[in-house]
This record gives sequence, structure tokens and C-alpha cells, in this order.
Amino acid sequence: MGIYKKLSWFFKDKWKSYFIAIIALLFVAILQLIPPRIIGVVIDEIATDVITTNSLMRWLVILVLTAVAQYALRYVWRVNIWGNAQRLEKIMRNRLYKHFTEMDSEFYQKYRTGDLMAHATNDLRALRMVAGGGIVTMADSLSITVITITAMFVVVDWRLTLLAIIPLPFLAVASRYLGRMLHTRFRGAQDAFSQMNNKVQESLQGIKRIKTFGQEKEDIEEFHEQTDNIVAKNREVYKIDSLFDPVLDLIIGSSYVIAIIVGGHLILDMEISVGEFVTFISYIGMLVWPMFAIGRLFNIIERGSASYERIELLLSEKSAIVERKGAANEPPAGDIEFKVDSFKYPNSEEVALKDVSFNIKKGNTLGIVGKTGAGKTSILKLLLRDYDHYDGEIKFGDNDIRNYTLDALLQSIGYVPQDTFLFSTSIRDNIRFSDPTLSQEKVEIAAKISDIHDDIVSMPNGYDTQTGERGVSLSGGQKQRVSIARALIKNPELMILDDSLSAVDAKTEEEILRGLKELREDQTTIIVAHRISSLMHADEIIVLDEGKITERGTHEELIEQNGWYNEMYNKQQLEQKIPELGEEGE
Ligand SMILES: Nc1ncnc2c1ncn2[C@@H]1O[C@H](COP(=O)(O)OP(=O)(O)OP(=O)(O)O)[C@@H](O)[C@H]1O
Repeated sequence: MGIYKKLSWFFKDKWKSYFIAIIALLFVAILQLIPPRIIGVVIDEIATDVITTNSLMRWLVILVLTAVAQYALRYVWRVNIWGNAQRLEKIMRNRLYKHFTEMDSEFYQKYRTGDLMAHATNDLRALRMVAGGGIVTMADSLSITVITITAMFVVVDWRLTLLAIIPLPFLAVASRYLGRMLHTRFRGAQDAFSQMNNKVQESLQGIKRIKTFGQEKEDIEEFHEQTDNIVAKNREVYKIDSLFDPVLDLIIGSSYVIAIIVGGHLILDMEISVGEFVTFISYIGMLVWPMFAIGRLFNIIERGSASYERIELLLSEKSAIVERKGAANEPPAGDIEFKVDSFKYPNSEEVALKDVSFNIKKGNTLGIVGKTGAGKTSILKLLLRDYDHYDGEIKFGDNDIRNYTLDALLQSIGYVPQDTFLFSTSIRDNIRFSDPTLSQEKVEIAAKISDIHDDIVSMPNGYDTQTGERGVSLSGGQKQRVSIARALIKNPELMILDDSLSAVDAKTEEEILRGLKELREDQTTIIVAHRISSLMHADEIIVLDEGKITERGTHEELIEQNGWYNEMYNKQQLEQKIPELGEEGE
């Protein structure tokens, strides 16, 4: 029952509508006693031959009025209770979503997206059941049980009542026990189903790769195994499901048997009338649902508590990026001073960056180059405040970047990541993602500099072409250029290109870089690249290896140093020439 205490903030807020609903439920329980009683009275009137058309009509009218009142009251409690349950689900869903949007990279590394989605659906549904079905079951089963048993005691016979209700608690026990087993097995079946779903999703997404590697047969075999598993797990569910009804019928049946044996004796002894006996039998029937429901209530509470705990755990996760008190709201501008003595990723023992420092004057360009895993992206992550804990200081303008609000800092930065991501909307809205009110003219300027305008206008729907999973699929290079346009349209103080020209050819790359340089004369740029031609015109280039700066200088200075940079440059020059040599040979 602890879950109701934990949710007391909600019940306190909505106590009025719960109160109205529970009063309505109570009245329904009382009204339900009337029809069986009327049937009993009519039977007795027939047996004693006192029935008249008038008396029959009177009973009929009462029956109709009772039915109408029940209808109205049921409507009242349903609207109130189900409405509240939806409201609780909405509040918790909004809290979770807001929390998700505030969390940092560490959080998303810890939890898989699929699991977060599952929390946002299954766990919230379980909570809704607590505030809806749980409350109804509790109020309804308690009120019906107390009111009906009292009526049986008072209207019919207390000895008969005591004996006949002996088997009923077993109903609650059996429905709880079997319900629990059913739930465990049902979860197994659901897991098997979601495992198959994941497998199908992965296979369909990777269908080209499966075909290329000739793995169709193996893939189909694996699919068969998974579907066999689903059948096996569902068979276990049906075994328990098939036990459910017979067990319940057995228990209810024994109640009726006791009632008939004892009730029969009481009729013969003239202690109760036939009509009262009929009423009594109907009342036993009315007690079945509450007993059954109490068993179900435990399951609802158990599931709800587990779900609430899981949601609380998620909500208690704190983002490591905390805004300082009095953080500056103005987007930063000016020189950048990066001085990091040491940085480790959380949960990692390895030092990702060691003694990395550089200054970029406003309007200058910094190039960062190095082997994969050298720490290039790590530098950018610190600049973007994905992580705040490191020894050192990063200044943008006059302030440490941790002294700005995250919104203000990110407003000054246009970041084009390595893996481009397009949203399921038009290309136009993908480009003006930072501000959907920007004009077509501005979108086109950004697209032209990113050298994607011509590609877009040649598409059937131009700028209205839909992208994302269900839209047209753009080539890797096209996606990269849309991403560049998206960052560029913000006209950011600092633009960061994280290997974002890798999929475009050298000539296009040169044009884009030239365009950027012209447009962003007074603004700062950081280019990370594997291809040296992408950053050779930078004002300073740093070479990273295993998280440390091993070489630095301008392109010419680095060539003179005759180190890794020079070696890479010569190698890449040669690679570029090979196709030309090939053409000459033809
Ligand atoms: N989230 C993370 N948690 C732990 N270690 C990480 C994480 N991200 C990166 N690393 C590690 O930090 C080191 C530097 O990685 P980083 O991504 O900065 O390299 P990079 O130079 O950008 O490589 P690439 O050119 O392949 O993108 C690597 O050893 C990597 O394994």
C-alpha cells in the first residue's frame, strides 16, 4: 500500500473528484442490492398468491429507476477516476520528458534509448492503473463486500450467510496466486516478443549488409528460433490461463452448494421464504467479483510500486552539468583560451586529454588533426560543456565557459558533428532548425555556402523535400552539407566542424571552406579533420596523439618539422594523385 502514500501528493490535489467518485461507487453498491431483493419479494408474492398487476408494475418502476440511477452514478465515478488516472500519467510523462531533455551525455551512455522508451510507456501505464483501476477495485470491492454481507445478515439469515461465505476468501487467494504466476509468465512472453521485434528491426535496417555478406539463411533461422520461443512462452501463459476459470468456478460452486444445503433446511423449517433464498443466491453471485478483484488489486499495487521506483530512480539522476549561481546569460564572444591539464571520461581510468592548451584569437581558425582515438572529439565535447569536470580552464571571451548558462554558451556555437542526423521534416526546416521563423532567403544563403543548394533544387520537392527515416535518403555528403548549413544559419561566434567534410570530394570541400572563410572573416572556426587539405589554411594546427599535443604550428611550420603531420600530408597527396595517374595510364 506504500505506493498510495508515495502518490499522496496527487491524491491530495485531486481529493474532491476522488471523494465524489467514491461516494458514487458506494451508492452503486447499495442500489445493486435492490433488484435481487425485488425478485425475491415478487417470488414470495407469487407463492402466497398476493401478486397483482399493480404491485408488479410498482416493482417494475422501482427496477427501472434503480437502473437509471446506477447508470448515472457509474458515469460519475468513471469520468472522475479514469480522468484522474490519465492526469497522473500526463504529469509523470511530462516530468520524465523534461528530465530526459535536461540530462547530459553520461546519462544517455548509462541508459539505452530502448529502456528509456519502455519506462515512458510500460511504467507509466502501471502507474495509471494504480490511480485508476487500483482505486476503483479497492473502493468497489470493499463497499460491495461490506454492504452485501450486511444485507445478507439483516435481510436473509446470519447463520446461512456465515456458512456460505466461508469459501469466498479462497477466491481472493487463488486469484492472487494464479494472477501472479500468469503475470510472470506473461512477462516472459512479452520479453520474447520484444526480443523478436528488436531482431526484426535490426535485420531490416541492416538488410543490405545481410545480403552482401550472404547471411539471409542464418538470419531466417535465427528468426525461426525466436518465433518458436514466442510460441513456447505463450503456451506457458495459456496453461495458467486455462486453470484460472475452473479453479474459480470450483470455489464459487462450493459456496452455492453450502447455500443450497443449509438454505434448503431453513426453508423446510420455515425460517426463511423461497423469495429470500433467491435473493440470497443472487447476493452470493455479487460477492464473487470483489473477492476476485482483491486478488487483482495486489497485482496492480505490486506492479505500480515497482514502476514508481524505477521512475523515481530515473528522476533522481542528476545531470553533472550544473548551472552556477549568477551564470552569465549573454552569449559569449571573443578569444578562446583552452587549457586542460587532465581530463578523464566518467567511469574510465584512462586520461583522454593531458596538458592540452591553445589560444584562438577571435576571427582565427584552429585545425586539429590526429589518429583516430587521439582525443580530437574530446576537446570539442569540453568546449560544448558535455562534461564539466576536468583540471584546467576553458575561457571564451572574458569568462570561464562554466560561468555562462548552457543556453547562452551554446547559442554562440555552431557545431557540426561527425555523425549527421536529420529530423523527419523538410530540408528547409532541417536547415533552419535553430529558428523556424528564418526566411527562405537566409536558408538559401546558408545552403549555397554549404554547396547543397543546387542538390536541393534538383530534388522533386525542392526545399520541401522530406528527410529523415521516412523521407528521401540523402547521400552521406549531402547530409553533411545540410548539417553545415544548419550550423551556419545561426551565424555562430564559434563554428566547429568535426570531421564534417569527410564525405564530400576535395573540390567541393575547398569551395565550402573558401565560402566559410569569406563569410566568417571576424568569427572563429575550429576544424577537426583526417584530411589535411581541410585544415591546411588554418592559423594554427595542433597534432594530437594519445590525448597529448605532439606537434603544433602553421601548415608550413609543420611541414618543416618533418614529423607525423608531414608524413600524413605526403601520403594523402600521393593518394590523391593515384587516380590521376590511373587516368593518364588509360
Ligand atoms: N564517452 C566516453 N567514455 C569513455 N571513453 C571515451 C568516451 N568517448 C571517447 N572515449 C575515449 O577517449 C579517447 C579519445 O576519443 P575521441 O573521440 O576524442 O577521439 P578522436 O580523436 O575524436 O577519434 P576519431 O577521429 O575516431 O573521432 C579514445 O580512447 C576513446 O576510446
